[in-house]
Amino acid sequence: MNGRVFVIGLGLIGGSLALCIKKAHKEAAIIGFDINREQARLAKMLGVIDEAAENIPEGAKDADLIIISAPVNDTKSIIQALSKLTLKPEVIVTDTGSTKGTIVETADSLKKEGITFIGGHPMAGSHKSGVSAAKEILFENAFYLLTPDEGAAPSKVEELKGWLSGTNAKFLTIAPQNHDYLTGIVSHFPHIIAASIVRQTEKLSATEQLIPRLAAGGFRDITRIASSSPKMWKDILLHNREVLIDLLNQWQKEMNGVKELLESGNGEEIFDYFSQAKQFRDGLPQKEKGAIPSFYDLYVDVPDYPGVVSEITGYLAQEKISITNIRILETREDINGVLVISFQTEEDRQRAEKCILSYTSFGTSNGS
Ligand SMILES: NC(=O)c1ccc[n+]([C@@H]2O[C@H](COP(=O)([O-])OP(=O)(O)OC[C@H]3O[C@@H](n4cnc5c(N)ncnc54)[C@H](O)[C@@H]3O)[C@@H](O)[C@H]2O)c1
Ligand SMILES: O=C(O)C(=O)C[C@]1(C(=O)O)C=C[C@@H](O)C=C1
Repeated sequence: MNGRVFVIGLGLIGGSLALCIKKAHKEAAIIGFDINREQARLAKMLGVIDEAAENIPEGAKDADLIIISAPVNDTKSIIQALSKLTLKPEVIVTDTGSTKGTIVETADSLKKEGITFIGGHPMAGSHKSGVSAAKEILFENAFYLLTPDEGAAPSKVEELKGWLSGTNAKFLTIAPQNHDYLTGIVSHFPHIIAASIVRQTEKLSATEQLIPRLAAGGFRDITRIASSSPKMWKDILLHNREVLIDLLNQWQKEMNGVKELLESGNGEEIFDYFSQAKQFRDGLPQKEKGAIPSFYDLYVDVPDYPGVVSEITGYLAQEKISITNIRILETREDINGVLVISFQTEEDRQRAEKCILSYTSFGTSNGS
């Protein structure tokens, strides 16, 4: 497709969508705007956008597609600002916000001006923010939820899917209220729980300094998402308050049930509790990237000598294998170091494992 795409909010999601659109529609011009000028500068420097607009009116006036990818409360104000501008009559405005009820309601102001708004939400992401974390493969196989209102022309929905075809996501149309209920359960609520576990641990660490050092794989797995953007999550919680209050009430009952299991000391019931959870969790479609965000991590047990990290990255560089992240787990520092190296794809992870095993005698695993 050819035309001008204007991305407002050049962070993880806006940046990733811009990359997907450029990949699928080479002729299209991608214009970007971010309230944080540094993000816009970085987006241009990284080739995520073709041009940076000075402000929203400048980028919006000739756009054929406008994607708003800012935190959900900012999305609301951006929609209100857009509805006061003269836009191309055939433009499609969409967003990527994690909530839909309030946003779709706000977009009535665009509808009144005859402008098509189709709410959107790619169900894949990361705890990382900003354009430097953007990647073209982020949405592959993930669900991409769309919330067109009943009056939206089906041809416009198809046109939007065409623009977004480079995401390789699976589009699913859903009503805004249903969207907020479902994502409240599988996304918003788990973020509250992750943050609460971290906060409880932080409090307990005040009197037991070993706690942070002992927090190993299990703690890290269940709390990864607590490292997400506080601003983004503040907005999401405020937009989905009712659903989340209801889920918290249910959770309190659930936790009281667990407490009773412990008080009664009934091993069989405790076993059943974990067994049922395992069955449901194991049945989730894990292999589909996006259904559960995939991080292609390779764990390497390394002896503790200076230069070991550069030695390993040197071998990977020789084989032209790109890494996206590298960190040392401190938990086992007294024995061996554990180096966690992240890759863009499973194929890269496997190539890296083969490479390290061929050059060294270090142990490797996928961390599970
Ligand atoms: N992070 C995820 O996992 C994820 C996944 C799917 C959808 N979402 C949703 O997508 C949206 C973007 O999330 P993200 O992860 O890319 O966040 P991000 O923090 O990486 O990027 C958001 C960007 O929006 C910019 N911004 C804020 N207000 C703005 C304004 N008024 N005008 C222009 N730019 C503005 C910020 O400066 C920032 O660069 C959010 O609504 C979020 O709920 C996030
Ligand atoms: O992988 C993560 O870090 C995410 O939290 C991604 C996640 C999610 O909850 O699954 C977060 C918010 C979005 O609206 C969609 C996806």
